[in-house]
Amino acid sequence: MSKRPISSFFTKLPPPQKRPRLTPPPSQKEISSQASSHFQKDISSETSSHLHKELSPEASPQSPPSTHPSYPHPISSLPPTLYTLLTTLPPPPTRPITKPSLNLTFHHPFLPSKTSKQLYTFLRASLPFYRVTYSIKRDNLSTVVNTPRYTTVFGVDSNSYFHSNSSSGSGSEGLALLDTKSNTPVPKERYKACICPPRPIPQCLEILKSIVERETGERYNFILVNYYADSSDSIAFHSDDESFLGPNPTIASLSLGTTRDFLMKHKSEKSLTLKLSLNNGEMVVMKGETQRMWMHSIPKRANTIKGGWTGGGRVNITFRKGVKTACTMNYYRYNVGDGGVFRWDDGRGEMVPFDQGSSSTTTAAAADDDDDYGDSAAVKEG
Ligand SMILES: O=C(O)CCC(=O)C(=O)O
Ligand SMILES: [Fe+2]
Repeated sequence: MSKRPISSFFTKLPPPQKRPRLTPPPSQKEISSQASSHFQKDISSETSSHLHKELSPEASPQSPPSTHPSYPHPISSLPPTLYTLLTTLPPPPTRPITKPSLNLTFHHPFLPSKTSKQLYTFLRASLPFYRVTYSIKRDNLSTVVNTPRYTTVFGVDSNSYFHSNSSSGSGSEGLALLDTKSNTPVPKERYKACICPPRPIPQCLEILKSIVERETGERYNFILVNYYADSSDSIAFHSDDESFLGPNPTIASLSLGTTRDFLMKHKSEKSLTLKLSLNNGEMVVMKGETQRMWMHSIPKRANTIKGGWTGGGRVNITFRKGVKTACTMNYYRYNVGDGGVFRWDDGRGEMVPFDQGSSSTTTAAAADDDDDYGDSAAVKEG
């Protein structure tokens, strides 16, 4: 498989030997200000030249961690080796899957195994994760649902964007949330109902987003990350068809770590089903009427996989574009929630509460560990 320089993602570049000496990997501040412009106007050429300059595949020093008042802790930037691997990708094999009303592309793999392995280990260790609980009302009875996986989310809907405010010093502390139309600070009321302030996408995920955007020809403003700790973690049958994603949304979904089954079923035609085995580094891209007509899930597995380099876990990263403020409320509610933060503990080989003083392990008496999905106000169940 031939190596694909990052330049091929963005614009045609002169041959590598003629390329100017590089700059370090982009900091979160640089990327966020660039990303913010996506939602003001179509600046693909501007974006290309920016990334051109910044996403150079040569060796470079470690960028400082991404920090922001909305983060529970600083988030490491990509280590130079991983940055280099991600910026010299081979072209991904692509397999369209044809079924009625299904628009699905399967990249197997999207990232080479060494790159995926490093990215899995890095993201699991670097991101803040949550084990969200929430209440639903059924037959006038309030039930508490425990989300059966770890989750986290970054981004904001297209009414707002993060912009680097050079007057507030260096680093991402200076990222301000601006209104897309007026380019002035977002009124406080806009996200008042949000469980936490919207979070800018950290450098490590922003680089990944640029690569996925180029490959899929779409723009995204949200990154949702799932961590399935073991075979009993899952996501129930659902479709990502909320109106806050607009009609016919594109969802790109990258798998890292342990192989898990991805099941799909048509909403009305029971005989139409699909089962894909999602391996380390593979990506499915769902487009068009797929969300309207089909549902998908990652079921629990009967057999437990432990040990090995994955420790039995799986990281899933989905890239989406939210067009309404309701999207921001919903995604933070169901992927951050109001419990405590978890972080990977390498010594123990598991997620542990980041702040021991937090209420992260509190679960309600009526705990229901069954299938659930919190992507919409009305919870869908499998
Ligand atoms: O883990 C996966 O592959 C699917 C995740 C998913 O469907 C979602 O987050 O909406
Ligand atoms: Fe989904």
